[in-house]
Amino acid sequence: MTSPHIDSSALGSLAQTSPPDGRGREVVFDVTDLNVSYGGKLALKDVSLEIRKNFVTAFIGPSGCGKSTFIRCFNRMNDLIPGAKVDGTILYHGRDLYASGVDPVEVRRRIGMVFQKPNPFPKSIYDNIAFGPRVLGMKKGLDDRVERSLRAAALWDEVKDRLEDNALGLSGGQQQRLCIARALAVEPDVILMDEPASALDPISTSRIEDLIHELKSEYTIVIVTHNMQQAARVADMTAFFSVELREDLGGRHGILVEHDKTAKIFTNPSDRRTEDYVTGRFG
Ligand SMILES: Nc1ncnc2c1ncn2[C@@H]1O[C@H](COP(=O)(O)OP(=O)(O)OP(=O)(O)O)[C@@H](O)[C@H]1O
Repeated sequence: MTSPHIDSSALGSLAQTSPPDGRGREVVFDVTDLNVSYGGKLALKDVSLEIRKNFVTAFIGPSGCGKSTFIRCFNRMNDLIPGAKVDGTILYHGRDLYASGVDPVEVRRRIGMVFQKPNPFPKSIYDNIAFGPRVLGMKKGLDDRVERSLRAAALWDEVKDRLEDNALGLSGGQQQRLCIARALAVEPDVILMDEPASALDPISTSRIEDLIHELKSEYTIVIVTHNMQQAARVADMTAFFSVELREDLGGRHGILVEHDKTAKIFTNPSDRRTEDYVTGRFG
């Protein structure tokens, strides 16, 4: 079965470079029986999956299925939401991310995040990138670090002559690459991206996708996307989430339906619900 929603050229190249399912690769996150609720209302139920090193993993699914809720669990961003409660286990390189004694600030340094809407600080381009390293006392070789981060985010050539300009003067796509550079500047291990291109035009989107391809040799990347073609283009592994209605549990909540190689999710999914979604029969 081939999804009518997916550009066949994207799938063609994906099929040729179809990755192994990662068995044998180091597990970065091992999630077991994760439940998340807001103010006592269940939002995500019983999610278990593994995220492997140097893979791009995409989370897809209909609105409200808990993709953003889930990605925020990986760097404890839900800690900042009043009423949010996370139960279950997330091991990060074998260590319980939610154990007492784990410093959420250090977690967020190792596991950086880029949001849907680019959110540069109202400061110079240079100071945006230098901000995290300065806060963390990584002041040695700061100029080099700023240049390295901007180069890694494919922005250096466009901004090298105006590093003192305000970052808010950059285009939306440049601002998003700046936010990626800002995340890279503190030497993370993982980059979480919550719909990083959904506010951008097609050319800027394509640059972000190219960047994701380049970054995965050094980083483990998790991306939430509404765009199935984007998942097909960038992700090695894809997790499909759906919404389940259970009156006995207080209404609707998200569940993980299937997590597999991206080519399998889009061409030969194991679950009927995934097939209905990727072929556009639902969602
Ligand atoms: N800060 C919050 N406070 C209360 N409820 C929330 C909060 N964030 C999310 N929710 C609820 O949790 C459920 C899952 O939302 P979430 O935003 O994680 O889904 P999503 O799959 O990312 O949706 P979308 O694709 O529309 O962004 C929804 O019912 C939502 O209303």
